Amino acid sequence: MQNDIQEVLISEEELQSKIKELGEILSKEYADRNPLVICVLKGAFIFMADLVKNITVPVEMDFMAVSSYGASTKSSGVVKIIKDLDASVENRDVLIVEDIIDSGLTLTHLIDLLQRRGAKSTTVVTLFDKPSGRKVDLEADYTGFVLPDAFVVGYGLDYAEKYRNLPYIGILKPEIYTS
Ligand SMILES: O=P(O)(O)OC[C@H]1O[C@H](OP(=O)(O)OP(=O)(O)O)[C@H](O)[C@@H]1O
Ligand code: HPA
Ligand SMILES: [Mg+2]
Repeated sequence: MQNDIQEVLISEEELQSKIKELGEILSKEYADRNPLVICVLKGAFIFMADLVKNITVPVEMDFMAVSSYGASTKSSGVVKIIKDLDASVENRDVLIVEDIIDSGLTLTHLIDLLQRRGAKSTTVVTLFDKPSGRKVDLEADYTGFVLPDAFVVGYGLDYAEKYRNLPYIGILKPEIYTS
């Protein structure tokens, strides 16, 4: 698995220290509210787990699975809901936890859906942002790292369902997805 990585972009230590910072900021933002924290599966599962351990105020959690990449490095543009939320978002302050914003299509679709379902507020925290990939105008409220224009894997992010369990963020060797 490590042999398929061209370069480590962000180390495990850098990730953990940034997530601690984000947790502190969000603990202040939600000091007197009780947000519903939504994890966008699968990619965000590791970030979600580490982030909520750094949030010191009471939160509720729910999980939703969406997919638009499949076994490709380009968004299909079709955001498929694979698992819906268990809880109602009506009148709730929702915090959406994403691993990466690339084209922006996944989050645009999700925010629109949650607003139509009556969420009181929708706030987005993403660990990574790749502005070069954007196809729609969308910005997160809180961002961990801005990434260059390369397909990255690790820390929840996959290529064809692999590499999610790397504890760091790396750039995949191009021959892995062109071969
Ligand atoms: O801004 P976008 O271009 O929409 O890309 C970002 C989305 O793509 C990835 O999910 P993917 O569809 O690969 O599903 P996964 O999380 O199960 O890997 C990632 O986890 C984000 O949810
Ligand atoms: O760079 C990426 N890597 C993995 N999954 C992704 N989904 C959108 N962009 C990426
Ligand atoms: Mg994926």
